[in-house]
Amino acid sequence: MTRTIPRLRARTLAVDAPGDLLTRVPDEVDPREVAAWLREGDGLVGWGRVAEITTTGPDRFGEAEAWWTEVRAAAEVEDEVRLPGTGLVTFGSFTFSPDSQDASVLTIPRIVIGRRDGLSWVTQVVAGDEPWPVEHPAELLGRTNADIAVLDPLTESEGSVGADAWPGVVAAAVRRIGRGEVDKVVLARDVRVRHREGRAVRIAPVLERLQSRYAATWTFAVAGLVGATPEMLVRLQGGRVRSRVLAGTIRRPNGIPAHDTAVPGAGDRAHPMDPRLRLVSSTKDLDEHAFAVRSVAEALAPHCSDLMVPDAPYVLELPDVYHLASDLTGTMHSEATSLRLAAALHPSAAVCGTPTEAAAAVIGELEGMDRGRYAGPVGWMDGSGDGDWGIALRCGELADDRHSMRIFAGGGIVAASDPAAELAETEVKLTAMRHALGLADA
Ligand SMILES: C=C(O[C@@H]1C=C(C(=O)O)C=C[C@H]1O)C(=O)O
Repeated sequence: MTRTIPRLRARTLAVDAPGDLLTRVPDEVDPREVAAWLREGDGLVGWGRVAEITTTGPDRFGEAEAWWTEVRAAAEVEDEVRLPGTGLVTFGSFTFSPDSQDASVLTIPRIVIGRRDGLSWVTQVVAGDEPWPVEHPAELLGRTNADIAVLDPLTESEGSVGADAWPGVVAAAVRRIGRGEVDKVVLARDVRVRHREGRAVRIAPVLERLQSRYAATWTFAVAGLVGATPEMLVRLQGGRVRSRVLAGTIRRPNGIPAHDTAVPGAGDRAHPMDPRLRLVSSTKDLDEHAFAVRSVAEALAPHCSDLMVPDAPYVLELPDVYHLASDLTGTMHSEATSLRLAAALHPSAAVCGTPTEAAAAVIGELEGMDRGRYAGPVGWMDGSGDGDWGIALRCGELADDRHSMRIFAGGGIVAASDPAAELAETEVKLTAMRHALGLADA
């Protein structure tokens, strides 16, 4: 297919501390045109859409990458800051399955405000001879969204497979594991949410709540997909590669004070009933984790020298759950962009299963829904190919109508999985979005 390649001009200027980036997003922008990638207040927030490509099918990553290669080659870029994320930047989100009815997308916002290591900037992007959206970036930073703390009135209803039916789906997966069809399969469910008055759901307030509660995650929005993921599929920056693999989950009970950072195994500070201790000594969770780490290590190995794979996971603490986590690092020796690496890593065993193809087939047969962009790579990339790609978890996808949304959660099923416990795990994982949307107190 031939695609027109826009001739873009991008200009990045340094600015003074811009405050909370999310409060700069005007309420009147189309919520599907808000883009964000934030961690502890740093990162990128953009809006408007100057260019975009949507792709589908098995070559959805390759087609998007080819488009970006041409767009960045044709672009005229002025960049006085020169950091990862300055100059021309694209945000992307890809479907989990090549068979999804939904489109994958790479989108380029007109305005991006960024902050990193104490430096801040504004990038404006226009097509052809269009004028710059603002004469001076200070015009953008003077505006504050007064309604950032006001949530839209939303209501929730059952998704494709109701909560009551979920244990039966999990039990069917356990039987298939017992028959030796797969070792592990990740199954997910959705819940529907909609605006009570049929109006568009505003994205910035949702991001604001996610960011303030889930500091250890990457808060994102790309073309209506919004969430806070704890899982980094791949980060490529200056030739260094990183990946954070999660698999193995236990509910975090109320009552363990946040300041208690006792690590299981760290002597007598860890109580024997501490769920973290149960997690690091659970063969079921350790097996599930090992599958996921192996799948990422195998996909990264061809691109990296000195790939470091930890021998044992640590416990990542989120407000609602603990996860087994492993951070892999390596040095790139191939020319691949961060998106190419994300495509090679997707789908990891953390969101699909093992063996990959058999697990994907079981998902297609048992899940009863199209995952859309849930559990697919989501992130951003700059003109050098550096970027961050997380796995779209703890998220919701805003429909084209802008007022309804599906929120998602899943979990890894292995031979020892208990169907009722798996339902409970999805409920705990849904807390992140329910809380951010004002549907749960948490
Ligand atoms: C599938 C999800 O999470 C994934 C599954 C996990 C598990 O089964 O323990 C843990 C983290 C994620 O890799 C989700 O949040 O929807």
